[in-house]
Amino acid sequence: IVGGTDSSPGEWPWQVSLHAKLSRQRHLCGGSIISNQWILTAAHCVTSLENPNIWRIYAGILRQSEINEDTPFFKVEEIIVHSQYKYAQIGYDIALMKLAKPMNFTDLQLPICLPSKEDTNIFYTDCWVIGWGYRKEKGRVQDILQKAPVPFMSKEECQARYRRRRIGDKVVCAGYDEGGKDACKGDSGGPLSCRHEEVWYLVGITSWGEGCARPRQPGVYTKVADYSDWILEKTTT
Ligand SMILES: COC(=O)c1cc(NC(=O)c2cccc(O)c2C)c2cc(C(=N)N)ccc2c1
Repeated sequence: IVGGTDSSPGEWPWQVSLHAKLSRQRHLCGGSIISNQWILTAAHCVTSLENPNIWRIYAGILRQSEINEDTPFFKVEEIIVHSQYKYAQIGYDIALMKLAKPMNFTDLQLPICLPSKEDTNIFYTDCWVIGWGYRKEKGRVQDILQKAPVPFMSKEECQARYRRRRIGDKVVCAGYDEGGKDACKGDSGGPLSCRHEEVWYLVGITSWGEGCARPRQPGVYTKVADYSDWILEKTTT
């Protein structure tokens, strides 16, 4: 997160850290708890790493430094990548990870609500992007979970900012014309959480952006409300 501040313990209990253990283990992406057995993340986080056994999911943590060989994690039983995903800029940047065992909810690990597909035209006014990702383009993974408020942007305005690209229809954009606050590499897969009438909704999944926090280059997020049917189909055994 560029331009963010430290989160407090339990502030974002649906945020998880996805670690892959190749030669060594490291944080690769964020994700969101949407039920006791399912994590929603970005397809670009898991493509070319689709072997469930290399993944370790950490929930209920604030700092990456809390993680060591004794820290409990959730194993992944199944990874489901959207069949139409090619690469983030095109869209369909969404994937599900099924936990090998259902998690117990605690104050530090709880699900976030999914927007319903009728909610595709709510203009959210209280949205935050969170993650342990870079604080600048040539950055590195951060220790304390960062948060930044980002204003929702209309699709028309977003398309006007990304002239050379066609902004897909199943995305939302958020960011400041002057730049300065945004998600970045390592935040991918994490939630764009918006509070609406006292309830937090998973409105977006951090997907891509030209650089990070650049003026007039907003963050692009997979629009979760447009994937309600897909999520339901894949998570209903
Ligand atoms: C795997 O995720 C990404 O690559 C990756 C690359 C990005 N954009 C980049 O252009 C970038 C940023 C940092 C380093 C870097 O090499 C690049 C290409 C991203 C930009 C945003 C955002 N601005 N909301 C969010 C996630 C990103 C994930």
